[in-house]
Amino acid sequence: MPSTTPDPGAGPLRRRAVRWLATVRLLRYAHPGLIVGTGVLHLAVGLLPIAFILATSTLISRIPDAMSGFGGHGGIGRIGLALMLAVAAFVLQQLLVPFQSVLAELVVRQVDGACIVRLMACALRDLPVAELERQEVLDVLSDARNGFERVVPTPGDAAAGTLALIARYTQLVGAAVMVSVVLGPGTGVLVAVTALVIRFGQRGSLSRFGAVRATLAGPRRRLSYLRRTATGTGLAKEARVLGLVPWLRQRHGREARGYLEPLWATRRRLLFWPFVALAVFGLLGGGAALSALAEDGTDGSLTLLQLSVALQAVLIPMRFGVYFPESDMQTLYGLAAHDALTRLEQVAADGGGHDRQHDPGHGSDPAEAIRFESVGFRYHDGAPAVLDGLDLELAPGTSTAIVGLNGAGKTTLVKLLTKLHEPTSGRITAGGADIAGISPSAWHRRIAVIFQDFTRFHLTAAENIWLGRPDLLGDRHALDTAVRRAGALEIVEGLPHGVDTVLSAEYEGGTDLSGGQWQRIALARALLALECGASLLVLDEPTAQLDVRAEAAFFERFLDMTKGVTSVIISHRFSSVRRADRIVVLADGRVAESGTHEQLMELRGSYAELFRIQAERFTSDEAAGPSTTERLLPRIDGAPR
Ligand SMILES: Nc1ncnc2c1ncn2[C@@H]1O[C@H](COP(=O)(O)OP(=O)(O)OP(=O)(O)O)[C@@H](O)[C@H]1O
Repeated sequence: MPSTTPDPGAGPLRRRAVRWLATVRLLRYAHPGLIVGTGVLHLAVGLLPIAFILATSTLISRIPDAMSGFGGHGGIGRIGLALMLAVAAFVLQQLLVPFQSVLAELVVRQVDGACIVRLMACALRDLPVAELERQEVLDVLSDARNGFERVVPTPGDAAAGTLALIARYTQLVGAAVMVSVVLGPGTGVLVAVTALVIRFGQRGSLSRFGAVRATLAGPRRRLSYLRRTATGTGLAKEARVLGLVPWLRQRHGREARGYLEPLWATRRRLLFWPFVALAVFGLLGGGAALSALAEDGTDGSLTLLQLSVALQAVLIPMRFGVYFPESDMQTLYGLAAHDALTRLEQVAADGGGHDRQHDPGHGSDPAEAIRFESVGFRYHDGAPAVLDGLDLELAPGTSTAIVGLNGAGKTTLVKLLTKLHEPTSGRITAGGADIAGISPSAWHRRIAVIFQDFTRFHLTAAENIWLGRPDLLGDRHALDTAVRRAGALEIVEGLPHGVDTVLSAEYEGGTDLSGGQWQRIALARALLALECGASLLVLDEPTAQLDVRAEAAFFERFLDMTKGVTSVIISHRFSSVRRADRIVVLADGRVAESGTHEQLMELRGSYAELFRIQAERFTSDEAAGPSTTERLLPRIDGAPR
């Protein structure tokens, strides 16, 4: 997978420079005024300790004169002034800290806001669905997503942390200048170089630790999945009934060790000994500067002022031997999340070709005949072919039902038809034009689809329906029409706040719907899209959760109201599809039988046989009473539901 992280073969200086530049580039998402303001504030926070040193040193140097009465009132006054300056520098420094935090938070929000928009576009639009099924891509996506949950620092934190370094380096420069003035440029350079070497070493270890952490994306995702599962509500029922807690505890422990032990080992190896070596180096550099100070101090060549300034200034660079809490973790982890985001965007750019395809305008409408021409498809290299030389025509304005055994490839066919995947061989055409040349977004505008696992948004019923055509959000007329046409009026009228009820019991005033009720809402969502320009309706097992009578009524109604619309219906139940204009039986990756219900029954092939099995079961179950009918109804392959 391509990456924007620096080439591992590059030297440490180059790697550091690349990463530093990447962090600085994040600042383009923050308002320039905010960056300048934050920079000036950090500069002030960096200069104030210098001012404090100068003021306190002046104060100290004037004390002997004041004590001896030399200088009279003027001397006392100068002491008072120095004291005031020292206090002001100290107080101001403390006062500025909250402002530093506020401005840093604003930088974080602006940078993260922009990066989250990038991540959404990438995950929900630009990344081909096929990529989202690759383990490697899912690992990176998980890292990028976690990076914005603020459990670990975000890219915004990295940007703010970089700005915070201004204060540190301003102090270092100030300290080096003061030491140079008092003890000579050699000693000034010595303290500065010592601080920079320690800093460089510390950051190097931290970066190498970050690089090792990046290789553990897979274990990290598994651990985070287990944590979410074990602490969320999704597993609440099964965990109780099946008594899963001991298993979860054990599994969580194993996954946690699998992820954390390599990290701990790396931390010991990369952080401990280098830390000891750098501490020794710091002691030597600092010790040399202090001994120069002691020498000059004892031979009387330094005034009290100089002595005090130099002593305090020498101590500042020594603080570079510890991690900077306002910057180090932020830049390390925040940049890792941004690296993951950039890698995802690279995958999307390489694989999606989103922009390379065109919007055909009205030239290639799904209302024209859609043809699968010798279409072959496998999910990845080496996987068995799911479709193999499939030829199929969806005649405009007709309904086509696709049936077949479990795993025959019905849903896969829908994925190709909706351009979520591209055929491995052959092509799909609309009005004679290969849809491979049409951008997915243009194609999707013309399709209304209900997937088996359609999304149940924790939003109001109205919003759940409007999202079939987000540009119609707020259009009550379109909403009412879709609700009525989908036969969902009774459902929404029965909700506590009508269409404005949140469809989740997890929210106050919200309520959950049954599976069948949800399908009506999903149908209304699809019908809204149909109402507003889509011309191909795809229903992938839309009625699996309706009872038999409701399903029969649903399809009667559906076929009547979509007359003249090109539709594709996938269902396991024969009662659902028998009224379709054409029924297609999928087997071995291609069309095995095709025709109307009557034609297929006459053919006496697999359709006729499976229809008979189901009809027999249905008849005997009817005798057992309506409440058990649905439970016992076999699927098309004869397996119990
Ligand atoms: N994302 C995937 N990656 C790899 N293989 C997949 C993937 N999705 C489906 N398959 C495989 O492709 C084959 C066809 O699956 P598909 O879901 O299209 O069948 P289906 O006819 O819709 O089945 P069902 O009736 O059970 O829903 C199956 O063997 C399945 O294991």
